[in-house]
Amino acid sequence: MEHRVIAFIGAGNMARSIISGLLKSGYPASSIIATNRTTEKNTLLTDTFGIEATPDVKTAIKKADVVVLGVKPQGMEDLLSSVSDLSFDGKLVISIAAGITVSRLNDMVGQTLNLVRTMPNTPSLVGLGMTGLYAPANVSEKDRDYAGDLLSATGKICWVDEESDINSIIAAAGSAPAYFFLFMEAMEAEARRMGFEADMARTLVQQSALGAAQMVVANPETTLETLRSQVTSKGGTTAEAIKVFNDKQLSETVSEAMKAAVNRAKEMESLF
Ligand SMILES: NC(=O)C1=CN([C@@H]2O[C@H](COP(=O)(O)OP(=O)(O)OC[C@H]3O[C@@H](n4cnc5c(N)ncnc54)[C@H](OP(=O)(O)O)[C@@H]3O)[C@@H](O)[C@H]2O)C=CC1
Ligand SMILES: O=C(O)[C@@H]1CCC=N1
Repeated sequence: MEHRVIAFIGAGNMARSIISGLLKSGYPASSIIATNRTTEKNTLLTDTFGIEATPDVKTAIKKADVVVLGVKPQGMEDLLSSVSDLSFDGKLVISIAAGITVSRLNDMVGQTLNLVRTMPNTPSLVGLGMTGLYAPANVSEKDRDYAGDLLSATGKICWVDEESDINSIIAAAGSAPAYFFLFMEAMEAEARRMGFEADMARTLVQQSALGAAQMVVANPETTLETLRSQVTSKGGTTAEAIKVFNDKQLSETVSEAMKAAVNRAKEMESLF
């Protein structure tokens, strides 16, 4: 893929995960610039990744072919209004922010940007990210391809035709690592209560989660239901555990949680 110069404007949890994934995939450190206002964060990025990291947002944007908007949604307007005097002509802009539409981003910066809206997730850090992408009609095929290649370097991608589908990507992938972490936290806590030392409780849970995920990936023709039934012996232990989940309406809870994420994304569209 092309190695355009990328400036990550706001390089916190999510942007750092993408940067790590890109570097692991062979993207050159010399083609990546990161910005944060906090000196310690910038120093850490340079020390960890060997990339340029600076508080000077305007210079970073000027140097870049690609500008990734990586600040929190509530900080986006301040950021974009502070750089509205710069020309973004010829640059590709990639937003990773939840709940801010393309038209709102254009309004904030006072220009019609060449903008791809994306929704990544933090497993990009280890090359196992899942990113949704949406590009409005004004984005060229070449820039769409570049954006797709860039995020593919950090994991898998999924293009959507409707911008509103980015909110569904948030529910199904962007926020999703946190759901699995929550589930694992609960299991780890119970394993501790059962008497396992902290290290062993974590190992029991993480190895089971990793093994289950790897089995899903290794058996694309097998439904999740079948994989589950293969663990669930009739009259056995798993059946009793699954019965508790079903009695407590796990599926309905998951459905409600995912809808709540979508609703919050929609709400954010009118807030920021
Ligand atoms: N975390 C996640 O799992 C995901 C997050 N996202 C999206 O990614 C974006 C960032 O989230 P996340 O990484 O969690 O947030 P973080 O707070 O970790 O990162 C944001 C970074 O932006 C920096 N920043 C804020 N304002 C400015 C500014 N004006 N100039 C330069 N740097 C600035 C902050 O550092 P400092 O204050 O030092 O400037 C901070 O390091 C959000 O819009 C979120 O919706 C999308 C998918 C998943
Ligand atoms: O919680 C959030 O709003 C962001 C978007 C998806 C994951 N984190």
